Parts: sequence; C-alpha cells; structure tokens
Amino acid sequence: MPTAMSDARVLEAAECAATPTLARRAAYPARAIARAEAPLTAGTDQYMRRAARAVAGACLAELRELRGSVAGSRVLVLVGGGRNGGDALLAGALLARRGARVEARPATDHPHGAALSEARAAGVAVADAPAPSPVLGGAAADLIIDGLTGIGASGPLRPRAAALIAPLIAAGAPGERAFRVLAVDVPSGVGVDDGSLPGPVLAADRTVTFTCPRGAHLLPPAAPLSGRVDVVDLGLPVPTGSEPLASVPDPALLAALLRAPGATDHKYTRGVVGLHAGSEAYPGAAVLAVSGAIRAGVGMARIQAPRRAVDLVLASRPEAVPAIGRCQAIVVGPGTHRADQPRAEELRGALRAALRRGSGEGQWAVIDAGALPLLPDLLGEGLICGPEHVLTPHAGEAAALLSGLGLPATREEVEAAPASAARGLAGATGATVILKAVPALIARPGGGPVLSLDAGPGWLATAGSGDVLAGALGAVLAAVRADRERAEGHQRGELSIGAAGLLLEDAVALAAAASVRLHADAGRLASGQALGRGHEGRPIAALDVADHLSCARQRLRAQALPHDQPASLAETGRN
Ligand SMILES: NC(=O)C1=CN([C@@H]2O[C@H](COP(=O)(O)OP(=O)(O)OC[C@H]3O[C@@H](n4cnc5c(N)ncnc54)[C@H](OP(=O)(O)O)[C@@H]3O)[C@@H](O)[C@H]2O)[C@@H](O)CC1
Ligand SMILES: [K+]
Repeated sequence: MPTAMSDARVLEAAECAATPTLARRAAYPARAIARAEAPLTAGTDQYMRRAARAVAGACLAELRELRGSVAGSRVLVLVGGGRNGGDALLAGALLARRGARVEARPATDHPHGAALSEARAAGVAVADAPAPSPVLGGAAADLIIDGLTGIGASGPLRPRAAALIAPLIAAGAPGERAFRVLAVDVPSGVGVDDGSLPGPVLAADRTVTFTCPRGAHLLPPAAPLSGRVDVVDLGLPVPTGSEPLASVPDPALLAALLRAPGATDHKYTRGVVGLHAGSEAYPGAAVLAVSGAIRAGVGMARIQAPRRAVDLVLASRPEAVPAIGRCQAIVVGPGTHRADQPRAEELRGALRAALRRGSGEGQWAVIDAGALPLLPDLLGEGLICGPEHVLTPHAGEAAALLSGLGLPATREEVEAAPASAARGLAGATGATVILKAVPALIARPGGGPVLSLDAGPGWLATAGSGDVLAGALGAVLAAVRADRERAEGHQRGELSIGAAGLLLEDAVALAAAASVRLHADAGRLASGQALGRGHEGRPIAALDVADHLSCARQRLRAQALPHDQPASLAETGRN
C-alpha cells in the first residue's frame, strides 16, 4: 500500500501529466477496452491505483484553480459498486491525505472493499445512508467526484444513484454552480459507446478517462457533458484490434491540407469555387458564403445569384466574379429555400451537373440548406452521390432528408442518436455528411468511425453562421481538388502535395473536418473565447466569423507536420 509520502510525489507527477487535450484520438467500444486490458488487470488493483492518482491529480488542479489551495477544501465522492467507484474512493483517500475534507456517499451496498477500507483509513467520512444533498456538514462542497458508474454499466442510472445526483443537477450547469464536478472515466449514466442519454446525467466540468476516449466523450448528445477530457495512459493497451466508434482528427493532418501557395501557384492551382448562394429572400447569405470562401483562402470565388444578391456581394467583395465557369468545387444552396421555384430550378440544374451518372467522380460540391430537399428526387432520377459531395444538414434537415429517402426519422430521433443518423444518411446517399451537432460529426459513405469536431463557441449560433461554413468548406474542397488535379498530371509519386495521396473518401472527410475546425476557431477568435478558460466571450455576427477565418487558418497551419504530408490516416481511426 503506498505511503502518504509516496502518494504525494506521484500525485504531483500525475498533475503534470494530466493532458489538457485528447491525447489519444480514437474511441473504442467499452467491451473491446475491457477485453484488451483484462489480461493485465486480472488479480491486481495497481491500475486502479494509477487511475486514482490521475483522478486525484486533476482534482488538485481543479481545487487550486477554484480556491487557491487544497487543504480545507470540501470534496464529495459519489460511489458506485464497481471499479469506477474504487477509482473515486482511492482518489478521495489521496485528497484526504492532502488536507481536503472528504465525504463519500455510496449508491450501493457493495462498494469496492479494499478501496473503501483505504478511504476510511485516510480519513474519508463514509455516509452509509444516502443523503441526496450537495452540502457537507452544512457547508457546500467545492468538488464532486462522480464515481457512480464507468464502462462496466449499462442503461439509465438506477434509482439510488439517480437520487444522489438529482439535487446536484438542479444546482445548474457547469459554470453556473458553486461547485465543480470531476467525472471518473465518464459522466455516470451516459451511453458509454453511443453517447446517448438514457436517463439523468450530472454534467462534469472535467473528465479523467484512461487509455483512449470512449464514444460518450466524442458523440452527441452526451459529449458536451464530459467537459474537458483528459486521456491518461495507465500502461494498458489501446484495443486496436477492433474498429473505433469515432475519432478526433489530428490537427496536423488538417493543417497539411491547407498548404500555403508557392511562387508558381495561380488561381486554379489554389482552387476556384463557384457558389450558388443567396436569394431574393436571403440576399445576405451570398455575401456571407462568398466571404467565407475568400477568407478561408480560395484562389477565386464565382457567384451565381439573383441580381440583388450579386450587387450586394460585389459591393463588399469586389474580387468575386459574378459568373459561374470553370471551378474545382461548387457550393449549392446557402440562403435559398425550396419554395423559391425559379431558384430551386437553377440549383437543381447545378446539382444535375455535379452528381455522378456512372462510376466516375462527379463535380466536388457542398450541398447545403435549400439544396438538400432537392436530393431525393434527383437520386430518384438515377443520379448518384459520391464521397466528393458533402451534405451539411442540421438535425431537422437530416430528419427530412432521411424521411425523403424512405427512412422515416424525426428531428428528435436525430438529436437523440446523431451518429447513427449521420452514418445512415451517408450510407443512403453515398455522400459525405457533416451533421451540425455539438460536437459536429462527419460520416463517410463507406462507413468507419465518424469524425468528431468541436463545433466552436455557442456564440456561433447566429444567423448566417452556416452560410460562412458552407463557403469555407467550398474553398477547402476546391483547394484539395486542385492539389489532386495537379498530382494527377504528374508521374505517380513525383508530386505529393496536400491530400493528393489520400483515398477520395478520406481526402474529402478531412477537408470537411478542416473546414469545421476553421469555422469553430474563427468563432472563438471573433468572440474573444480564444483567450482561454474562463473567458466567456462576446456576441459576434456571421461576417465577424468570416473575417477571422484567415487568422484561424494561419493558427491551424502552425500545427502542420514538418514535411507537410498527411502520410497516414491512422489518427482518423482507420487502421
Ligand atoms: N479494468 C481495470 O482494472 C480498471 C478499471 N478502471 C475503472 O473501472 C471501471 C470499470 O469498472 P467495472 O467493470 O467494475 O464497472 P463499473 O463501470 O464500475 O460499473 C459496474 C458497477 O455499476 C453497477 N451498475 C451497472 N449498471 C448500473 C446502472 N445503470 N446504474 C447504477 N449502477 C449500475 C454494477 O452493479 P451490479 O450489477 O454489480 O449490481 C456494478 O457495481 C472503469 O470505468 C474505470 O473507471 C480503472 O480503474 C482502470 C483499471
Ligand atoms: K463515472
């Protein structure tokens, strides 16, 4: 059993080692994780001790930030009947030895025996009868450690556990309440693999997980409830033998797609995008989409829209070309509505030209907003989507599209299981899908793990924000397509730039991911949230987001790999 002295030293190390980002990027199923670690963890609690040290290290950091010191702080430990509860009890013991006043509330008659004894020996008060209150001996707790359930649980929390968290949930969301919550492995009660919310869940400020993320950290609706996620290496193997559920793309891979122009580049090698955006009803959307494309780094933006929208575009973006012609990608639909018949007819024409008629690659295209409802009829005509066609629905649009394709779904059903909706839509259409959720999800038509992307600050929920994203996405797709055109003109291997060497499906998915990332970062920069934790930011307009795309791109590029090569997609979860 470790002594107080050695605990203190290890704890400091754990505190330094706790990583602020998702160090390992692919989420695997709980069953695969348990199977991979079983040969090492059977008959020993050393890994539980390592887990507890990492949890305690993160708790120390939270308490120091909240109160300035650990001694005298008040910690409430919620304890379930498995090893998740064991982790939490041992972490509570470590904190008690550092001078925190720690109380444990079991939600079970059989907490982990050894961990319970150790916690008691360290001075943790164990309240045998459940007392559903966030107060400790009359004073509010500073920190709650949620160790009710981890990857071994299923279904909604049982009544005794649910009763413990009910008053804590009622105290408000993270940032609004007086205490912080640190979840061990996952916020208890989430669907660990699918990110569902089968019952009540206490939202965490921070989650400490082990070895690799779980689906619940990356998939909505559960993902935002984890708060900041630290992935801690306990010396246990990543279950690489099974297919990941989801993954977070490495920023270096995304940055590599956005190469800086060289001395011999011209508009068409940088990428030209043609936008069918804006309408009489929503003329400003054309300005926003064109601005998004230009600020994201396109070589040239062409615009086709009603005269009023084109005039507005040219007034603010004189570099835009008011005619559709040669381009490497098109954007169809921002600021349009299917009820606008003449405009819908023009969009239909653009889509007919872009979609596949046989097996060959079609015109690379973003299919957004008013263009999405046109798809079922076009597919019914025998036209085909490929990975080079990127659909950008929010939950309501995804539900309507699935229903139009003969897969009835409601908005509520998509919101409850967005990953499965995104996969279903990609499979049914053959297109790449960006589902606008929190986090955003990208599904590939060939299946595989969905990509999970931070959707940026809440300030981005402002009119026109989606038009900016559509324009930026068109710019990145055009650049990637231009790089592939250039590489195709060379001998194999002679020229390898940007996404030239990737499978079509992966190149487009990464381009989509890069665009979502740029949009989110631009929102953070525009709102002032980029200043870091604790800065809630300020209101922004969609044009502010477009204006900050170039700065976001510059920042992302700073993370590029040394040789600019997205050589491997292992980090996106394909293995
Ligand atoms: N492998 C290792 O050595 C390592 C594992 N580690 C840690 O162990 C965790 C996995 O531990 P685990 O397998 O014991 O499962 P766990 O998540 O604690 O849940 C099982 C308990 O929950 C109960 N329960 C079930 N459903 C429930 C519900 N809906 N609502 C309420 N309760 C419910 C169930 O009750 P029972 O069915 O037994 O009555 C049982 O008591 C993992 O997440 C990580 O934190 C780390 O220490 C690293 C090393
Ligand atoms: K937990």
